[in-house]
Amino acid sequence: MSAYIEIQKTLQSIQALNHEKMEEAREHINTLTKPVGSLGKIEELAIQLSGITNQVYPVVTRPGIVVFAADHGISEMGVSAYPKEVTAQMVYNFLDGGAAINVFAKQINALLKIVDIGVAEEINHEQLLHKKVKYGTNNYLYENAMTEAEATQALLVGMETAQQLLDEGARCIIVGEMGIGNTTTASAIASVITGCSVEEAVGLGTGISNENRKEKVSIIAKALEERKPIRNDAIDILMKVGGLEIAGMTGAIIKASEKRIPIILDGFISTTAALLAVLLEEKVKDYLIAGHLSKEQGHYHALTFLNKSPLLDLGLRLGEGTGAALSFPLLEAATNMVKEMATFQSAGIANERQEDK
Ligand SMILES: O=C(O)c1ccc[n+]([C@@H]2O[C@H](COP(=O)([O-])O)[C@@H](O)[C@H]2O)c1
Ligand SMILES: Cc1cc2nc[nH]c2cc1C
Repeated sequence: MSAYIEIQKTLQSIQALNHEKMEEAREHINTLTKPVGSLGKIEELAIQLSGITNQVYPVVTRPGIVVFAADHGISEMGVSAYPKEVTAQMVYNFLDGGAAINVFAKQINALLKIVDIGVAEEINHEQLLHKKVKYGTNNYLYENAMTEAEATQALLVGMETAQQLLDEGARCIIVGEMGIGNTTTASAIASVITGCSVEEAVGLGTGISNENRKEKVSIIAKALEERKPIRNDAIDILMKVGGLEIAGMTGAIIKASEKRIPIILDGFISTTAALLAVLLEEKVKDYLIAGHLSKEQGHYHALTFLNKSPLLDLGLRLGEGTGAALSFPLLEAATNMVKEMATFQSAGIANERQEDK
């Protein structure tokens, strides 16, 4: 089957949330020993998880984390505080267990996969998933980032990796990334899809100066003028100004949606992958959970476009899936609430409000 047809088949299989199960879950939650609605967003989360998984008592363990790594041709324009070699160096760090995501993954007993989907150099390591589509994207200031075939191949790699995590028992997917220069790419994508200005979409990434940020804004504005990506065409956007790790995350998101598995978004870059996934199929939106709000200012615009409110706001701007991993215990708490709390009846507590008497 061609990559394109396989992607279309997956998109067509994505279903709406199960509203009956959501209603059942809501009714059950209202019988638990607490004032109605008093666990706020945790209750909403539990209801969403019921709609996603078709279960009144949803299961989200184990979590599966996938970190897609890739390089960006645009990084040669000096848009990052770090050199592009750091992408490959950090991949070795992930594989050796020394990165923040390794620490947080261990804490939540997650399955963790590191995927080379487009790093500019060869990486040799037993634990690495070798799925390189291309040795980094082209510099989209001068030419398209990738071909249409490369964009669809990267989506397929993402779908396959998510499926692998599900086969190994993951019941929740966390999408993470590593790629020097990728906040520039994410800003271009966010601006095209949400319609926010480039100025609003651009932040300091790994920590550039305010002066370099202005340069970053003008490079993106020029690139968008040159490439003219089509606003509602995800493949066109990926091909013209996209990134391979972003396409990988988009693929993982659509596969998890098809399989009725909740997806926790991480920071700005993973949320732009979600924007692309929602362009491909609007129903994907219902399967997404915003783990946290990144410091990168475009993230706010991307989340607003998706109508998602983040679980955490910790001033993070690391990526790798770290913010999503930190928020996972809240999903677990929501499922445990439904499963383990006593009801008014079972605890013999009067379930009658004074006001209603
Ligand atoms: O997740 C975020 O919101 C986030 C915000 C700023 C930076 N990052 C990470 O930093 C890298 C991109 O930053 P930059 O400055 O090279 O574009 C990339 O590896 C991302 O994982 C991630
Ligand atoms: C050291 C380092 C670690 C990262 N992890 C994700 N993006 C990163 C960027 C840098 C520079």
